[in-house]
Amino acid sequence: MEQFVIKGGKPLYGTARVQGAKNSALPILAAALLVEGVHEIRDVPHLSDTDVMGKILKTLGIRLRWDGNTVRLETSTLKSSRIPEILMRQMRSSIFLMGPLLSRLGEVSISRPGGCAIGARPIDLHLKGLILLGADIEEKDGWIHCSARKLTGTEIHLDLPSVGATENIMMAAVRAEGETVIKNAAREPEIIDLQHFLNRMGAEVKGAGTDRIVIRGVKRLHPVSYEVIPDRIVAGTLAAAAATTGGEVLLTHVNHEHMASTLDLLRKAGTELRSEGDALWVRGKPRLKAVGDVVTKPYPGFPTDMQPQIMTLLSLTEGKSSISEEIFDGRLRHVGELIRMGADLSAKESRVEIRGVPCLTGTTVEATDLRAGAALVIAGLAAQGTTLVRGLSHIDRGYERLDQTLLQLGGQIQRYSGKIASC
Ligand SMILES: CC(=O)N[C@H]1[C@@H](OP(=O)(O)OP(=O)(O)OC[C@H]2O[C@@H](n3ccc(=O)[nH]c3=O)[C@H](O)[C@@H]2O)O[C@H](CO)[C@@H](O)[C@@H]1O
Ligand SMILES: C=C(OP(=O)(O)O)C(=O)O
Repeated sequence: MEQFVIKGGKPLYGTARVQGAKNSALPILAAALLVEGVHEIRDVPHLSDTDVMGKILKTLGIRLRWDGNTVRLETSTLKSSRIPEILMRQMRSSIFLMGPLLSRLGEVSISRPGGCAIGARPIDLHLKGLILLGADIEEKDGWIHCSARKLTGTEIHLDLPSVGATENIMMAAVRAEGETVIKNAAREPEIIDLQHFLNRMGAEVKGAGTDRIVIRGVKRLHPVSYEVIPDRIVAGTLAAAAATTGGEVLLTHVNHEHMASTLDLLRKAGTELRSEGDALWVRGKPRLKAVGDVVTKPYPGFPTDMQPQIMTLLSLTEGKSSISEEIFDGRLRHVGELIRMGADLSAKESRVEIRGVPCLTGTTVEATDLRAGAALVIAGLAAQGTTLVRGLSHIDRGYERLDQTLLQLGGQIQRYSGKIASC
């Protein structure tokens, strides 16, 4: 079992480049299946999730090769529409293969996707969208079989602005006959990135970034070379780490427009921020201040994927804040671990009251999901003494060599495999 050993109390200083966005790379790798030929997707982060996506694509017959952060895919060799259960279970994003496979082969068989334990994550909106486009869905023996002779454009209203359902429907609809309108669509930047990718392939998609996306079905698509956008959550995590430790870092390869709500919050807490081009300069303070109430919302609201990291930051501020998690019903498992480090938090249902304390103390903690892991790493960097963070498999789903990036910024963090005595 691997773990991070972090010696805390040292502010982060230096420069780091932010990786490409996991949440763009995953649907885009799946969308490449829509058409035969050789695609080149650039700035794909090396993560366990992108690795699993690569494995699934290979199992389906795709030839795929990594060259640094570029993935080259030859999709003409696609031969299967059945995603092995063992891979399906390894990440939530395996669901993105539904739309493209249905469009290309007229059928797809999946089991329910896995992913981090952050609450119930149904796929009803994905299925509803595909059914409205003309798919038949049968669920039997743990498998979901989805087939369609023909997909036909239609109007689809999402009860919730689900990011994944919006993307799956977009991918299924690009070659449907006629026009598809997605109403109450999610508006995240990664959806705009997917629209750009699809349109570069010859699709006719517009409206991404608003709650109404219109997809005019086209007959032909062609393979492309494409670079994914920077990861706004990784940028936010590093900015939060710099601010919480009272350090000063310059992040490059950042789209600060995608991070407005996170940057507003950091600023409100007293962090100094400056952005120029794709660079973001962040300077913390020995003690930041409380911010009042934070509520996670769909984009452009404050992102749930930054909630745990900001909880660590707020735990060390002067004064009281609160966080309400409104997207996922089980994304507060880091609360108990932060309390173990000395944070003064009380959780009731989806709301956490935070009374800032002057310091946290290192101990052994368990990352129970990806962003909870990031929050505990930040806590470890800021804490007095040594913190042991376990459960690195979650962190590796979304952060490319997080320990190396933090080392580069002067963080005292080491990855160990094997047994280490608890702190
Ligand atoms: C790979 C990727 O892009 N992952 C992101 C994506 O996940 P994901 O696409 O899974 O998140 P959704 O936007 O779909 O989920 C939002 C809410 O809708 C609910 N829901 C979703 C689908 C459905 O069919 N039925 C349903 O009820 C979910 O349980 C959740 O409560 O958006 C989340 C919300 O910003 C982020 O935390 C994830 O990092
Ligand atoms: C919840 C997340 O991702 P996923 O949807 O891939 O589980 C995340 O990135 O924080």
